[in-house]
Amino acid sequence: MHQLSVLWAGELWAYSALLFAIATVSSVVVNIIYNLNYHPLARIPGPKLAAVSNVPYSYWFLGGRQPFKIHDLHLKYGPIVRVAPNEVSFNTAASWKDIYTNRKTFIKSDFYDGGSFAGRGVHSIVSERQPQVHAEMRHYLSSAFSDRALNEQEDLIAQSVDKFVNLLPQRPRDWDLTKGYEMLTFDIIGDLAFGESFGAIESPEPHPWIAVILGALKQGALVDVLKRFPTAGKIIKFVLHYQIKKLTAETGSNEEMAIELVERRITRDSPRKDFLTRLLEDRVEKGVSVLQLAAHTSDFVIAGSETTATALATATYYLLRNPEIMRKLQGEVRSSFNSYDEINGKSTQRLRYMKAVMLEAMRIYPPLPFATPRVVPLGGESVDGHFLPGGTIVYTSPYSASMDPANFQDPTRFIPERWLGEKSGDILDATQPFSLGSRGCIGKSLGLLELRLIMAKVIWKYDLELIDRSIDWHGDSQMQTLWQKPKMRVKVRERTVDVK
Ligand code: HEM
Repeated sequence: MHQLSVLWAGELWAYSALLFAIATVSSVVVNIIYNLNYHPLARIPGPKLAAVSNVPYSYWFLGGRQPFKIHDLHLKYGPIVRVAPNEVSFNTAASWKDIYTNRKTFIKSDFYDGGSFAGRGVHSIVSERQPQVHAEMRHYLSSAFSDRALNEQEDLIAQSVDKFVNLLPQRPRDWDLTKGYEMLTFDIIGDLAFGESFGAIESPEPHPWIAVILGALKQGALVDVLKRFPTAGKIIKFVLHYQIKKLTAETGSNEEMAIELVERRITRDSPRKDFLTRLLEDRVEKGVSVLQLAAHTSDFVIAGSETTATALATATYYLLRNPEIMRKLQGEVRSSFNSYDEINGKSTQRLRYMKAVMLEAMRIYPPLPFATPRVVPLGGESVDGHFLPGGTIVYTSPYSASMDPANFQDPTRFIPERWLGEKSGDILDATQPFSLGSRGCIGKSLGLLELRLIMAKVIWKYDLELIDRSIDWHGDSQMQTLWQKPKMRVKVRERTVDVK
């Protein structure tokens, strides 16, 4: 009798396991058949595996080469590609307009929920997803980015730029200009956002906050992937418990530092003209807490330093690889001023070729390479003539839009002249480095001012030479939300020839 019941229990287990296996396999098979044939996105071209599973997308994202992979897919499948079961990538000028400036709002996806300060229940202008709340934030913060504010801030910016320019010839041979630009733009934004410099330009080592910021962005990529696999995500979170705790602690100390800096700036009655000069004027009246202000200023540092540095590094790399273009730019800069002191925000506005160089640098290597995800509104909407159901995650892939031969002739060649109307056949609107619409870059004018000032001052004073000519700017890059760019060592000499 006892033996019989053991046998019975054993069989029950075997039957249960079999049933469980059959149910799992059936649900996977049904899911695959549904995703490939009946899902509302089934007619959109793309790899079959990506249509049925988030594994390929996660692999591309964590692998660091996602923009290049998505671009390959666009070249193969065309301007619209299903890159994950519920996710569609576009690479056309029309898609920029439809997704980011549509009359019906495509809100930011939950990718943005994991931003810094989220653990404290506060969103910043970058991470706030609700249009109405965001619009109020943007309205309040816009006074810090107005033309008037920018004019006032220029002196502070120029101080950091001059320090950077004067130190350039003294840098050791192994010094990395890519990182150098990051230190400079980091100091500029730190100065404007918190009223005191991080001192990164003078420091021989990268400022620890930069490492934390980059770590947080990697964490963002990981969080995005974990969200795609809720069950496996829980197990991975458990296994990587210590690493995740360490990253969270670093982000937390970053947040503490931002709060402390904002508090210090509030108590100091400073004559310096920075972002907070305008924002503190009506902070109390508008009911903006210190925590909220710290969330904004901390995200200004993330959004405003690395992107601007990337544009500078890319422009420098391509100028050094293209001596003819460098000579043309030197000609423009060195014939436009009588002295270094004449170089300022206003006087650099007339440098047409410089502007074209910067636009071309941001086309060939968009400073924000991550395709910023939006949600198609309830009821569905059309993007570039394709109707998509509500809830679909959608974006324009910046790298692919910039590098598709359907948008730009000779897309891999650095040709500033395309921005001067000297090259027809390009669809210039297909590249949007600052994005568009109500969530487009609030710091665009500031970013452009920095690019003009820094480039003009460096080119006015020095001749640069690339030490390591084997760098492949795209091939040696990784992407973890922002670019991890190649190291760029340069020889810096006081300028020898005047090019008129
Ligand atoms: C070359 C330089 C820059 C580039 C290429 C750039 C690019 C961008 C892009 C593509 C976005 C949209 C992001 C999204 O949709 O998730 C954005 C947003 C933003 N940028 Fe920039 N940016 C630059 C410089 C700056 C600077 C100097 C600041 C100064 C603080 C700044 C602050 C911001 C902020 C706060 C947002 C969020 C705006 C909102 O959602 O209302 N950016 N930027």
